Amino acid sequence: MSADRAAPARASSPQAREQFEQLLTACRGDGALVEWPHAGIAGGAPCGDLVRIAVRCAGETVEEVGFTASGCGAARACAAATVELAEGRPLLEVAKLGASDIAAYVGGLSPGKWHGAALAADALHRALGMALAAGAVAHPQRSGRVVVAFSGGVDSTVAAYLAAQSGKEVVAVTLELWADPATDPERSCCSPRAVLRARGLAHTLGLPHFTLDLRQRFSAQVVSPFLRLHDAGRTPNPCVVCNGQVRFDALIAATHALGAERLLTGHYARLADDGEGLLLRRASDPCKDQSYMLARLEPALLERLEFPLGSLEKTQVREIARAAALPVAERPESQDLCFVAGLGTRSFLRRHAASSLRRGKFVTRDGREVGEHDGHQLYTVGQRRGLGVAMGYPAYVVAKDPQRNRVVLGTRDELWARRVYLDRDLILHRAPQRVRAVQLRYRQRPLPCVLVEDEDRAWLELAQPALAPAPGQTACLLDGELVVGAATIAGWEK
Ligand SMILES: Nc1ncnc2c1ncn2[C@@H]1O[C@H](COP(=O)(O)OP(=O)(O)OP(=O)(O)O)[C@@H](O)[C@H]1O
Repeated sequence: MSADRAAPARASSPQAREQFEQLLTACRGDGALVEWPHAGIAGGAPCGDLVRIAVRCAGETVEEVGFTASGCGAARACAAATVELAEGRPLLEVAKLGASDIAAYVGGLSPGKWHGAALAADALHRALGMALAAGAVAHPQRSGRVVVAFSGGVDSTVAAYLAAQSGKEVVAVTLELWADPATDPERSCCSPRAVLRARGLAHTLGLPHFTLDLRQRFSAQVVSPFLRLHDAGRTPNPCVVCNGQVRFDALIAATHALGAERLLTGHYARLADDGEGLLLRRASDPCKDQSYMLARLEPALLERLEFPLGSLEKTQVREIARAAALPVAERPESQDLCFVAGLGTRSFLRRHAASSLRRGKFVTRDGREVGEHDGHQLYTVGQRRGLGVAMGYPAYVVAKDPQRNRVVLGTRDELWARRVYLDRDLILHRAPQRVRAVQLRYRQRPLPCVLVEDEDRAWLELAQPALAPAPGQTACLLDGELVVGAATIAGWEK
């Protein structure tokens, strides 16, 4: 199989033209499975060509494939070719098919017609992803088969490479979570463009690839709460929620359906058994540690997970990628939340929550008005930059009052917390006495603490003060390097 990104073949020979014409006239599968639910659609208004490919899977096989296609002849011929290439074949072989395979089958395509093959491949892969997500695929468990959560960045690519090098049979799965034209497609790991890039890369590496379209779930369970929590004056951690409630559930279900033993990701985290069972453990590289982002994973899931990069440093990961000539070796790090990539949180809120942003007052603790802002949602506790208010001293956001749309400014000294209150969403995987430290923000050093609970609430007594814990952020509860629980920060006092 060749990659989607290979140079377009040219239709030149008489044989190629004959193959193309035959596909156009014979068209096995044309109009078949019209009502079938696992149908992917690609193309549409912007290009005028529309390809719909439907699949009926049974067990490990793509039993039947149907299509409808409108627009240019190439789109139709490529859709028909997809039926010929996929029908009756093992699902994991079909998952390796790319546009170049389809283009080759029709006898080659000129660059202007390559589009038809790309649409057919995309529609096919959307259909396969739907069948997988709907539970229409069932492989018996195969020893040595693993699924890699494949964003197409350097980390997940190296995770896949290491697994393949150690003799594992690797299946790549990419999640499509968000489609907003304003998001930078180069920097987002989960946009439609990122999915195409990841699929092309997986095929280049010879891996079967599946796309799970979780856009609706992501919007309902991650983005909507993200906006609501900002309205409520909080600074949420959508990645923690996404990992805990969306990503890993879907990926583990796919792992099971594809007959894989384990799900591997490129997260920098480790697993450890403390005698009571598996827990997450911080990565050996403290600068890259991502256990905080995984703090809400159910311990029961951990048995099916592996983090091949947990004991490596990022520089080592890049070295491995370079030595293996992986085409992503120099790909830059993703910095932002995936759905605000290239926009930043403030612009994202301006774009998606404009109606709830209203002008309001900056005030001091004693209620003195010192300036105006564009909406309390755009500020976070501990923020210093971008306030646009001259106070005569370095001013920080020390609190927010969402009801009155006020942002309270003060000095850095006012931001030191000794007691951090937790929401009722506290989860503990071990006895409360095992909570010995807390990480209050991603990329922040853990601080020693004890967990205290009474009938009404729970809080952390910190052994040393923390600067600006933001309500809404996750408190990742630690015993040494082990994650023993998590909660959302409700508030704090000195
Ligand atoms: N859209 C996605 N589909 C599938 N898996 C994903 C996706 N986004 C992230 N992941 C998985 O989560 C891991 C950590 O994601 P994170 O957003 O931190 O990206 P990253 O550190 O830039 O990793 P990478 O270099 O692999 O993109 C990735 O290595 C990958 O295994």
